[in-house]
Amino acid sequence: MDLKIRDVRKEYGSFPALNGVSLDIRSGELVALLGPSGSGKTTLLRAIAGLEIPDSGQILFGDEDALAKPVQERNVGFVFQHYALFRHMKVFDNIAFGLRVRGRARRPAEADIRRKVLELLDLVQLKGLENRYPAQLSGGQRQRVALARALAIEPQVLLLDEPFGALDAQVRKELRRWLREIHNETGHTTVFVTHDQEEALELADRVAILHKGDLQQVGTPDAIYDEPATPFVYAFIGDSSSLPIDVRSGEATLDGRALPLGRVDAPDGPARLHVRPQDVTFVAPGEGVALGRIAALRRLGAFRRADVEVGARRSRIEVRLPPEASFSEGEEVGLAFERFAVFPAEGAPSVACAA
Ligand SMILES: Nc1ncnc2c1ncn2[C@@H]1O[C@H](COP(=O)(O)OP(=O)(O)OP(=O)(O)O)[C@@H](O)[C@H]1O
Repeated sequence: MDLKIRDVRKEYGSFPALNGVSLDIRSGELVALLGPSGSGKTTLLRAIAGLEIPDSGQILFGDEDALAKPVQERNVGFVFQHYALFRHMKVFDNIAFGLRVRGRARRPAEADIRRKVLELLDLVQLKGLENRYPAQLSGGQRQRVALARALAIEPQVLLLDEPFGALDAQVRKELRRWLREIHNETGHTTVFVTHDQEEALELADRVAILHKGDLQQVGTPDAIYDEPATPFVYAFIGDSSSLPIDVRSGEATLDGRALPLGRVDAPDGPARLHVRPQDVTFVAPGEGVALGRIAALRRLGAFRRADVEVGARRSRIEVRLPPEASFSEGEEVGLAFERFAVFPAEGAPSVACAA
């Protein structure tokens, strides 16, 4: 089931939680909505589910106007972070619930419900636990039951709101791999909310990044990481540093001195150059793009991290070095950038460039 979200707006009082968000999700795709707290992820998910009515815009399931349908008719499966299973019901009955409460015309026979529930228990790897109560399960097992319950109704769309948010890091990692496998097997169109970028990049076919109610970028994990479209995405995904520069007629300057970056396709005025630690290399002082001084050097497991001060404002550029690199604090170095991006200091993005 294709999902089309067109210019969806939602305000709470005069606070814009969604600022005209448009997003097309293809049938069978797993899309992560990623953003910091308060960016509008849950509001968008709830609007898709029908739990929130947008002020304007369209949501289409296939070619059907989902906004014209109440929640019960949208046929979505929903899993929340704290999905309270029915505590007085055994696992089996929890999973069967959505099928049993259907109107008589659409309710499967009890034998078919049983077959379906056992099949799902197998899928979520909880075979044999059907007679337990939720209190007799671990947090991870409970979320698996919640997922089985959401899948039981054969939803057109599966919506997951931080489903593993309350679990510890190790269980969380295992469950997200498992969820990806289940998705490959079942192929449901799935929208997944998370504020954990590692989770989004590992799980999703495409990642949609929200910030203050705006959709900043939608793309594959590779595109999001390698070609961030806005300064926010650059800073939010992965590690990066930025350097305040000026641009005049396509030429970048730092403290009034030209930077040998080639032509920078950014408007005249103050700008920022963004670069990732692994895209910076040390060259001899006087060579490369800029001169810096190593302010701090730390060993971080598999690599060494150097913080290099650059320019009159002593902006810090983070650099990743192999552990055997022999530099010392206080040393002067030249910096070369393999890949970087320049955005105007305020407002809209201009262009990403690669050296
Ligand atoms: N019912 C509501 N009434 C008023 N403001 C709300 C309501 N629901 C959400 N908001 C506000 O809308 C903005 C977006 O909230 P939303 O829950 O969608 O963000 P989120 O990205 O899911 O955040 P989190 O990761 O913290 O769950 C927030 O600033 C929030 O305070």
